[in-house]
Amino acid sequence: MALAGVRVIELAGLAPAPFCGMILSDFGARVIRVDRTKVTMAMDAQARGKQSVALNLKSPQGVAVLKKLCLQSDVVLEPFRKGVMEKLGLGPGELLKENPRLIYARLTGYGQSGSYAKSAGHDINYLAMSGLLSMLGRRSEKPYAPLNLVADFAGGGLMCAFGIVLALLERNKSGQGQIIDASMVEGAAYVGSFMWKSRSLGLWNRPRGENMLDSGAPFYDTYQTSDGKHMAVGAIEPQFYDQLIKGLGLDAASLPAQMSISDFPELRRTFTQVFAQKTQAEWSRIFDGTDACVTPVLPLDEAGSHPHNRERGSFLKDAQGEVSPRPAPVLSRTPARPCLSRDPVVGEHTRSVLEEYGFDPDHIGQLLSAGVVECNEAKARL
Ligand SMILES: C[C@H](CCC[C@@H](C)[C@H]1CC[C@H]2[C@@H]3[C@H](O)C[C@@H]4C[C@H](O)CC[C@]4(C)[C@H]3C[C@H](O)[C@]12C)C(=O)SCCNC(=O)CCNC(=O)[C@H](O)C(C)(C)COP(=O)(O)OP(=O)(O)OC[C@H]1O[C@@H](n2cnc3c(N)ncnc32)[C@H](O)[C@@H]1OP(=O)(O)O
Repeated sequence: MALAGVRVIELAGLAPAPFCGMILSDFGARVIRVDRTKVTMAMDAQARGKQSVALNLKSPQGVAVLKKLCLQSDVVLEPFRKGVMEKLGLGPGELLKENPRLIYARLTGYGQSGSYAKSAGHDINYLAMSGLLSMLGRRSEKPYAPLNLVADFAGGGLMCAFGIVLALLERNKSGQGQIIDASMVEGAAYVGSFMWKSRSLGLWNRPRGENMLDSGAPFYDTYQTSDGKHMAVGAIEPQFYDQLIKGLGLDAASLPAQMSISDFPELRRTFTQVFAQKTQAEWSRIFDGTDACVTPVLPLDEAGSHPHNRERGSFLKDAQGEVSPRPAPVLSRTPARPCLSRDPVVGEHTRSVLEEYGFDPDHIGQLLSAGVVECNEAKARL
């Protein structure tokens, strides 16, 4: 796998850093998640392929353990508020001095500088600060966040993984590590570069929800079907729009022009009425195999069984029968080989990882009895 041999220490966080760690793990990195001690269960729903070490970083001995882990690793990924790692004595100054090849990835909302750097926040705040949230929402409605996809995952976890891979690539030339300041505000904004750079094309001149790609245009929207499901329509280009009209059984000559903005309400009413006359399956049969750019809106538990996704194996089932997306993209020679066994129990790998990193059994015993680490191999076997 592409990242085989790369060792990553991921400090347990909420959502973006776990996603970053899972991407690295899917593509072959060895990812050790450092959990807190005395927690009943992991909050990491993206733990595929990771190992867990339970370590109390509030104790100087715990800090020393983490330093030793980082000394023999390629990447450390930290998801805390600015200053938390420095307060623990684990800032980049300390860790890079000991291991100059270390890539120190800091995944935060607001970045390591600026007046908001130390403020708490979540996806919706970062998305708001990126400028993009102002564009998301339906006509005459308030802005709404599309789940926590854009800042946490696209602009956060994924962008940070990209930064780590870039730094690994660069290290091959320089032999040196570096610090990655991954701000979710900036990551989200960067993902949205098209929105800034396409303004001169007039794509976003109208209020929110009234532009071509924000559900303003009737040919770029969703429609309810007779069984209460939905179809997605993305028929932008005239040749594809013609096929939409044909599939809907409408007469193009009796309709307003596709791009006539003043006629959008009428066109939308027509499409709404027509889509409501057949079930989702019936519309899918009509549009499958055409270039009308019309597809069913699939719920998560149907996406994997759609013939196209099934043929490509786009979703996988793990040992517990849970279905989730397979890693993307697909590399021809070194594709990801995601781990299918169950997620780690907190502290399940503490002993084995510490032994591997050179801690002798007496030292591990002493750390255990001092409550600096927790070993939960037994719990994992239950
Ligand atoms: C929208 C998303 C967030 C969605 C998350 C939800 C999925 C989950 C949120 C609540 C969860 C539920 C809840 O916890 C209750 C149940 C618990 C149960 O176990 C599971 C079920 C639950 C129902 C559970 C279910 C779900 O998991 C939830 C619903 C986001 O936007 S995520 C993005 C957030 N932003 C960032 O990540 C940006 C960077 N980070 C930050 O800005 C801050 O970390 C943040 C997120 C604002 C949190 O601030 P906080 O004050 O809490 O932490 P920090 O200032 O960063 O400091 C961390 C302190 O922890 C110490 N520490 C860390 N590791 C260790 C260790 N191993 N040992 C000891 N101590 C440790 C560290 O030293 C810091 O201590 P100090 O404060 O003293 O400096």
